[in-house]
Amino acid sequence: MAKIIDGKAIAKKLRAVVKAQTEQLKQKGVIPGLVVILIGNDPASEIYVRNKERAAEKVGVNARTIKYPASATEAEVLAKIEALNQDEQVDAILVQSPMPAQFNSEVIQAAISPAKDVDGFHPLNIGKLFANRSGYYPVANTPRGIMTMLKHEGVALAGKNILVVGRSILVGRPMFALLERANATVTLAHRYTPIDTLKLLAQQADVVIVATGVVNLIQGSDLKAGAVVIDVGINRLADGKLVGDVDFSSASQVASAITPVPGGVGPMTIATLLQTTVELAGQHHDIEMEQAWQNI
Ligand SMILES: Nc1nc(=O)c2c([nH]1)NC[C@@H]1CN(c3ccc(C(=O)N[C@@H](CCC(=O)O)C(=O)O)cc3)C=[N+]21
Repeated sequence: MAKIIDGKAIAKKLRAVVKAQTEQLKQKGVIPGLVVILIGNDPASEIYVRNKERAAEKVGVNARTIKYPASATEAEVLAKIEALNQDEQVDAILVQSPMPAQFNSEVIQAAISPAKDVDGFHPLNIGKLFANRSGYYPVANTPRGIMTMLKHEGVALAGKNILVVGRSILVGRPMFALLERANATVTLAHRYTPIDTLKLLAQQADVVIVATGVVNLIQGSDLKAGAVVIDVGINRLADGKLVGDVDFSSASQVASAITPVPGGVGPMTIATLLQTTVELAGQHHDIEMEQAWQNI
């Protein structure tokens, strides 16, 4: 039976470190400011917004959400982003994905100042990540939170075979880059990976990270005994139950450790979002802070 990785508990520890950093900033008169823009209504985004507001309050980050109807125009959102780029109270800007069809997400992502790009989606920040550049720049919070979790759990990465399933800008791509940086051998599978190939790859993986939105994509019988399984999926079933992309009951019989849904990756994404917000505020005011994850 696998160890269940308690994302909620790790997120709580990370929030405590972020809170200490916020207090450090406050003593210098700086209150970290985060603005989330939500356009239309995506169920996963609504959960994110709700939980994020509660967590921000707990750690002393000034967070607000600006909501637009699904009928909003790209021009009005771009004008808002431009105003937020200029606003000195705002350290971090995030536009929730997915956006309604009339939006070009590339245009939106490039409009956010790279210095306020708390998702790490701006081409400049993505480029730095993939070029493995030194220095501080924001990196997507879900994969970064997963790295924190793996470190917290003492999962060795160097030289390991790691399978990432899903190639989104939100999770799969930056996850690939971070794991490669940690000296793992990383395979990125996606919707064009034949299912038989996917299963063969999973069988060889020491760590499997799944971020596809496909319920039960990975089963216990697909895994190598003792694998570590990170389930990034957030799927709402017809009965209202929240499940991931991994069949938890069979996978937990084979894996050595596994994240649950809910209570796994989700809370880490939120704590890491606050961590990045506080780091960006520190950058904007030239205040040095310790790396939060090193202390948990
Ligand atoms: N630009 C952008 N950045 C994102 O990071 C982003 C996004 N757009 N769009 C939506 C997805 C989804 N996402 C979630 C984060 C945490 C939970 C979360 O807190 N999950 C709890 C749910 C618990 C409950 O049921 O309330 C858990 O898994 O335990 C959910 C979803 C971030 N996303």
